[in-house]
Amino acid sequence: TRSTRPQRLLAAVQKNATRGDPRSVVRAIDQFCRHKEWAMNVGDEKGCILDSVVSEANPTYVLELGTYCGYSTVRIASLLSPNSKLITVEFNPEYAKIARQVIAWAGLQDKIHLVEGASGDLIPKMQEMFGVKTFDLVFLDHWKDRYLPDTKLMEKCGLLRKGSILLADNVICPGTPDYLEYIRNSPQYESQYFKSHLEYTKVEDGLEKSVFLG
Ligand SMILES: O=C(NCCCCCn1ccc2cnccc21)c1cc(-c2ccc(F)cc2)cc(O)c1O
Ligand SMILES: [Mg+2]
Repeated sequence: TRSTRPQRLLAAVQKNATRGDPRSVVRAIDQFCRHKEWAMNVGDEKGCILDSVVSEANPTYVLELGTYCGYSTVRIASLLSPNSKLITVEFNPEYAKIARQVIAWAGLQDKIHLVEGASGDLIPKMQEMFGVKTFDLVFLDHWKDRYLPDTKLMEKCGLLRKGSILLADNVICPGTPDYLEYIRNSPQYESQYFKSHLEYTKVEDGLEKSVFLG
């Protein structure tokens, strides 16, 4: 049967990237998505904004909601200090299977925990499963109608501390209106919008960075 797009993306990584070289993995995926087949990775333009937020935060514990093929997982993990950990949540087992191989090709499997399931079920279990107290950085890139409920859930579970950073992809396209409304009007967050474009296109999109004030 015909291969899937994530399988073709993985093949492009294995063909064009160097094992153990995360930047070459990122480059191979961007080349594939720009010249062969579009895919919903955060991409190179928004990826540079992601890199700067991660580098500035220098987080010890990172949570990513929405792994897909592992593009942003590899981008983030390649910037983390030696003893830091990235926990990434993926709902779709097929995507998770591909992401594990992309992560392994990049040589970053020791920094990354990929866990399969729904964010609503897993967020309340983060402390017991991973011994995490709070997350220093959360990258939201999963179902757009889950950004708001999951943010409230993380608050309720005590997973955010004063200074924790939420970085949300796709706040314009596909859009997360209820999340934006909440986070921009909440006295508990200081938010900043980074205008950019939908990955590999000229369509407007952006990242919303919000600092939890406690
Ligand atoms: O839908 C998007 N991402 C989410 C994919 C599914 C996530 C499922 N999932 C993963 C973890 C997890 C945990 N709990 C519950 C569910 C969970 C997305 C879409 C577009 C896009 C598509 C078409 C178009 F025309 C324009 C834009 C662009 C993006 O950058 C995106 O990120
Ligand atoms: Mg996205």
